[in-house]
Amino acid sequence: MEQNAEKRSIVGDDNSTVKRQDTSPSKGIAHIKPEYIVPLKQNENQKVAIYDEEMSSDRMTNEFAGGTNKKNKNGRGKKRGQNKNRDNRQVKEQNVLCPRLIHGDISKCSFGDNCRFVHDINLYLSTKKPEVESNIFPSCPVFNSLGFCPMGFKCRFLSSHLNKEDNILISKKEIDPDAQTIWSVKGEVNHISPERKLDLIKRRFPFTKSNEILEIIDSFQQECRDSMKPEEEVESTPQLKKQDPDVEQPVAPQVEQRNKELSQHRMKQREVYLKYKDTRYFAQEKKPLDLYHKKIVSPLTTVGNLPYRRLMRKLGADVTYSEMALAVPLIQGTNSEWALPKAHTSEFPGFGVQVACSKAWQAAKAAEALANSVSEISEINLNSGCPIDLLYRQGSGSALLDNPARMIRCLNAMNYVSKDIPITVKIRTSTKEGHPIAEGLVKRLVNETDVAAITLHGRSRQQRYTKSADWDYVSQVADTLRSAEADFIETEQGKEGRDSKNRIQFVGNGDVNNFEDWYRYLDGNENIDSVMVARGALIKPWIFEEVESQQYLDKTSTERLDILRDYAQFSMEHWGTDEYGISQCRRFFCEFMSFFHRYVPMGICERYPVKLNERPPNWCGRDELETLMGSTDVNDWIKLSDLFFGKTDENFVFVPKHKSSSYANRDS
Ligand SMILES: Cc1cc2nc3c(=O)[nH]c(=O)nc-3n(C[C@H](O)[C@H](O)[C@H](O)COP(=O)(O)O)c2cc1C
Repeated sequence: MEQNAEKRSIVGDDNSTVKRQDTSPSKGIAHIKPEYIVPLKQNENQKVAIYDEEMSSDRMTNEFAGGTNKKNKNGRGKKRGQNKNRDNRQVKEQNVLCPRLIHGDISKCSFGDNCRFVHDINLYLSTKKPEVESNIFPSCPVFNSLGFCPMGFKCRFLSSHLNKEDNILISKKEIDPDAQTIWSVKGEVNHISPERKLDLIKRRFPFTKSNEILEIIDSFQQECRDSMKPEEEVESTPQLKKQDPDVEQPVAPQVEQRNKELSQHRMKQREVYLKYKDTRYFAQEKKPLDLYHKKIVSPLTTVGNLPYRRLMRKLGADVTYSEMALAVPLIQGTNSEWALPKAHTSEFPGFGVQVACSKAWQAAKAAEALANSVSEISEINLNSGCPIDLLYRQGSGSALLDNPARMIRCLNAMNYVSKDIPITVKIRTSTKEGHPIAEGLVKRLVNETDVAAITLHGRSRQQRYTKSADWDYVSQVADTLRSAEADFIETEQGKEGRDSKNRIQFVGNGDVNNFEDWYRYLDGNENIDSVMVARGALIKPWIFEEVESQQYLDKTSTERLDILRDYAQFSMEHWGTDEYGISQCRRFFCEFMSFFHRYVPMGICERYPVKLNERPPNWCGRDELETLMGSTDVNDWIKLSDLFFGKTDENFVFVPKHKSSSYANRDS
């Protein structure tokens, strides 16, 4: 009946055709004050939400899968995955200014007439896109905050730092704009040096520690395999076995030699096996990791970029994580992957780099490359929870939950090579719904690894976001961890390696969307050191302010616009204000909006808080801006982006990277 009513159209007061919607108070529906409920126009969709981390990243399809995109008849790559309609073409200028001339010094280009780029500044300026007309930033925001603009002539706010009479750039600071360290002026850390990156690309990076630990792990595994084989099988050659067993055979010299070699090999293996056991305790020499009651933002692919994390730091976060970086492209020195460990100075200490891998060699090499190339990392986190099919099929992410022995090898290998950087892990309850394995897994992690922290997302891989996180189970796992730890400390190994002050940090995750959730889960069990916030911090970035003040804060539309303004400012400082930078800023702004718009303002609600899986009826805000910021229409997000980055090109298309699944999936 209800469904029919929703489908039928009725005529509204203004004679427009409107759809009837269900606004009766019921479970799964956000309760909005009647004066803010507006009828849906025809063809307009009800606000749809519930996002999940499932997405198809082009980076993953191309690099992690080893470029498996099939080619079609025309030789063009057939795009796979959810985002195949995305237009990822880079913005190209009609005349490209020589990179050496961005700051105007013509003497810097050594290619002379052979240079394929434009050297005539006036020609370049005559075809350059017009200045950005931003309502919020009337002049170059980067120049205003840094005292110079790294984009020079290419800046789309050029007039604010150009002396028009003689075409000379203005700078308030004495900075060599071509210096490698320009990023440090921008307040960014963890840039790998070009030499190091080249070493990775050319495969001459010295993975000394990785090779050591991988050899040890190999021998250890061999030892385990051998100990399961019958002696005879190992020590006799296949030819001898074929002969009649009743006839005594003379021991051939080759066999004697082979047995001798085998026993020497065995002895060596035993040595390395003992060495492997020893590697565990290097963790005691690591930097201490303190997550106790810290305000933590989850690793968030795409949306958890540097400008967003900088914003969250400003808004009270203590700990932030990089987006998930894939081990293989890190080892290969891929630019896009090495962009991920970059951080803002405000993030350190308390910045973790997350890595996804499927095998110990990937884990070891990626961790060694990180530990030797970038310095401001508080922890390296192994992703063992990512549900994306592509990664799962390759044995990465949550696939490691199905293979704990492999996860342990990865963690121990990382621990051995990461110098003083502690190793941590993020897991889910299990891969299959209804078969939780985290409890058994943490026991093994206590006994067989030296991880400094474990984060548990209280959902299974199969479950994705369809049901609430199971906090009873998270709490149970925290208790199990503590008792396993207490038992371990009593053992011979434990006494040597760990003490009660140095406990493994345990962080719970899932559905922490407001300050009440935060305190409920944190105060509910003293074995939980902290909780991690993901979607809650995207939809309501001021969540930690609420945690601090222990009350809900009804932010006005202008206050929320200020948050977006900060984000836009940080984006332009990070990606730049040239044509390409602005398009990146706009794209990531829209990605952010795909979560930010889901905030239902407190002042229009009849009942608060609104749960993440509660569908609001179509609502309007207390002012026009609030309505605009709550719009589910991608075009409205673009309209908002225009306020900061000027009018967009008409052909700009935006498809959010993260899948939005319907309310039909929610747990009712
Ligand atoms: C857009 C998005 C991107 C995510 N990316 C990652 C990631 O890169 N690594 C990771 O471990 N988890 C990732 N997650 C999962 C979150 O870190 C978190 O575990 C999950 O969303 C549950 O927390 P929540 O209920 O507070 O959202 C992502 C989640 C979302 C919504």
